[in-house]
Amino acid sequence: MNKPGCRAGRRARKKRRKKHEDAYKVSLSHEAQFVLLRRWLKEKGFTSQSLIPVSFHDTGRGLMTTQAIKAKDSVISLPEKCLLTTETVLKSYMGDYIKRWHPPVSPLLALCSFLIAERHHGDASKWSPYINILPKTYTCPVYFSDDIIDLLPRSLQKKASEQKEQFQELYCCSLMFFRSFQPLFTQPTELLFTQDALRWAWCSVNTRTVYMEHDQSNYLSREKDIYALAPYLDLLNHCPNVQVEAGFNKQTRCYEVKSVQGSKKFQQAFINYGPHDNHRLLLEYGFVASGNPHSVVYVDLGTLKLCLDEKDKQLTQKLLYLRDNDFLRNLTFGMDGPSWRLMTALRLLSLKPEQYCSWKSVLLGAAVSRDREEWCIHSALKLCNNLTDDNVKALERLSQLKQGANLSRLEQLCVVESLRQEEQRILEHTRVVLQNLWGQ
Ligand SMILES: C[S@@+](CC[C@H](N)C(=O)[O-])C[C@H]1O[C@@H](n2cnc3c(N)ncnc32)[C@H](O)[C@@H]1O
Repeated sequence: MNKPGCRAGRRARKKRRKKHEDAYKVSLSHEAQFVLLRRWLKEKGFTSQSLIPVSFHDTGRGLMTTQAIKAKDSVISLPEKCLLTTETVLKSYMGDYIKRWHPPVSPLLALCSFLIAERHHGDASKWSPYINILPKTYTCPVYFSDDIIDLLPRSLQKKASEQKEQFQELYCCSLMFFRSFQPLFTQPTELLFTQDALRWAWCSVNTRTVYMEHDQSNYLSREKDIYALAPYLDLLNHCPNVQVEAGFNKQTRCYEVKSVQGSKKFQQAFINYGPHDNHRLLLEYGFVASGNPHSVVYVDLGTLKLCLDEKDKQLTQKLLYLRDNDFLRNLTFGMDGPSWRLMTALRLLSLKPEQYCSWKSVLLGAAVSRDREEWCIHSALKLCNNLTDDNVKALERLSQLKQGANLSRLEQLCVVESLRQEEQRILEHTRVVLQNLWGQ
C-alpha cells in the first residue's frame, strides 16, 4: 500500500515538474509569422482554434491543445486547398517547364524545385506565409560535416555518408533541369538552385510531408508520388507512444488526423511518424526521441569481430553461414539485453570443432552447452563494454566541439549527443542484464 507521505511527495514533485515545464512552454501564436499563416489558412478554409503553436522545452516548436481531445476525435482537419502537392507544382508557372523535361523528374525533385523558387520569390510568393515558417536549416546528416559524421555510432556512419552521397548525386544530376527554368528568373539559375537551396528543400520535403498517394502523372517519373506538404499540420511533433489515424478523406476533401487515445487540454498534441528507432529518426527527420521504446544499439561487423578467435579454423565458414542466413545485420542490444539475433550469432561463433555439426539447430535458437553459453555472455559483455567506451569517447569529443560552435553546428552536435546519451542508457541496462545472466 502507498504511504500517504510518499503520495504527497509524489504530488509535490509532479507539481514542481509541471511548473518547470510550463515555464519553458512559450506560445508563438501572437508572432507575426503565425498570425499571417493563420490568416492565410483561414482564407483557404482552415479555421480551427483548438491547436496553437508553442515552443516546448524538450521538443522545440510544436502544437498545443487549447481544449481536451476525446479518444477517436479529430486533432486537425486541413482542407485540400491548403496542401502543397505535385499537382500544385504542375499547375503552377513551373508546370510547363517540368512537363517538357525528359526524362521526367521525380515527384520529390518537382516539389523541391517549387519550394526553392517560392522561397526565392519572398513576399511575392502565394505560399510565403507557409515558406516563412519553415525551418531555415535542418539537423539531418545531409547537413553534417565529416567530423560530425565520425561521431555517430559506427553502424550509422555508413548510412549517413550514403545519404550525403545520394543527395550529392541528386544535385549533380539535376543541374541541367534547374537550368531549364532560366526564362522564369532574372538571376542565373546557378545562383538560385544551389546545393544549399536543394539541401534545404530536400530536408523540408523529407522531414515534413505527410503520406498521401496521388495518381501517377505522365509528366513525372515512376517513383511513387506520396508527398503532401500540409501547412500548420506539419507543426505536429512525433511521440512514439501516441497513436493516431491520419489520411486524406475523399468525402470531406480534408487531410485528417484523429487521436486514438485522446489528449488533455494544454498538452502538446503529438502524432506518430512510425515505429522508428533513433537511427532512423536521425537519418530521416534529424532528431532523436528520448525514451524511444523502439531504440536499440546496433553491433556492427567491425565490433562483432572483436570477439572472434583468429585461430578458429572454422571462422571463415562460420561467418559465411551467418552472412548466408542473414545473421550479420540487425544485431542489437536493447533495454532488456542482447537481442535473440545477436545471441544466436554469438552461439554459432562459439562452436568448438566437435560441436560444429549442430550449426543448423543453433541458428534455429538451440543452446549448445553451458560453457559455450558462458562464452556468449562473456562476449556480449565485451561488445557492450566496447560500445560503451566508444560512446564515452564520442561524448567527450562532442562536448569539446560544442564549445565555440556556431548555432547550426551546435544544433547538429546536440542531436548527436542526445543519440549517444540514449545509447549509453540502453548499454547500461544491457550490462546489468548480462551481469545477472553471468552470475546465474
Ligand atoms: C513535421 S516537423 C514538426 C514540427 C517542427 N518541430 C517545427 O518546428 O516545424 C518534423 C520535425 O520536428 C522535429 N521533431 C519532431 N518530433 C520531435 C521530438 N519528439 N523531439 C524533438 N524534435 C522533434 C524534428 O526536427 C523533425 O524533423
